[in-house]
Amino acid sequence: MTGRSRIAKCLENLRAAGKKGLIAFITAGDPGLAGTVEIVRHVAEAGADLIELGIPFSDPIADGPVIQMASARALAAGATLPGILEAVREIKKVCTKPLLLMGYYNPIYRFGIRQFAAAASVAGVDGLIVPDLPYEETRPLREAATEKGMDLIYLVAPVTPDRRLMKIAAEASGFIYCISVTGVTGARREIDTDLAAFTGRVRRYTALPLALGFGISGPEQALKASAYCDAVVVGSALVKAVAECSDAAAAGLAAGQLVARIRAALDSLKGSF
Ligand SMILES: O=P(O)(O)OC[C@@H](O)[C@@H](O)c1c[nH]c2ccccc12
Repeated sequence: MTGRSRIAKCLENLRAAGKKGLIAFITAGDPGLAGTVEIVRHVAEAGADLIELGIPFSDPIADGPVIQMASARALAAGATLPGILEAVREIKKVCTKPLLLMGYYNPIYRFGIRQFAAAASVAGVDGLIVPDLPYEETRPLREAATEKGMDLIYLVAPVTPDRRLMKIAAEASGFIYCISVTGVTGARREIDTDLAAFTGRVRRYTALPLALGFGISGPEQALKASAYCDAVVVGSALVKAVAECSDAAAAGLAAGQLVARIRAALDSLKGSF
């Protein structure tokens, strides 16, 4: 990659402004791909700094029931990888925020790694998260992504040993995604991981921004988590808000409202760290 990625620049600008980032996850294709474009527009306008779009998959092993069900609905509604890339193009017309695609490896591998990286970057994707791709297997995709100016975002968990953290940190770009709990995506009443110790351990190996995600569902949890990271990720709570609405217009408003509440909580900290 020549120079810093759009994702890195976005997070650096936030840091310089004394602000915490908000990454909003939405499952692509639920309810329908046109609906996704509408929802992402609202979420971006409401104050999300980065958009993470999930590619629905039949075996979403890292996902809890809310995103599993959204994936199943999206597949039933006909979402495909080419269709999602088309939706990304549409999103890019109405939203200037950096965009990440989260997807399991199988559909990407079948599409062809180089073909996928090329098609994703042409569509306007800035980074990829592939949760079932172990670090040892990331090289072909990382190289293909990097060549196209995209970051491959690595995930680390509280149980990731130091020697593995060190290797991951050496390859990572954009930011490192710190999984706040050992388990799947989804709302939790409490995050009982020692986040200070966990993120402190990750920071020993990297100067990249850290994002914390899994289990953050509202303003209070986001505010608490933000003390230990540069950006928080909110997924299942938004996907649930979308699922509870009867159409995409209502879903856009509901998701936007939740993002606005979380944004306000994060901004209440501005400059105080
Ligand atoms: O849903 P949560 O608990 O808010 O967690 C974020 C998450 O949804 C999003 O980043 C994500 C959705 N599916 C994933 C799979 C792996 C890693 C991350 C993800």
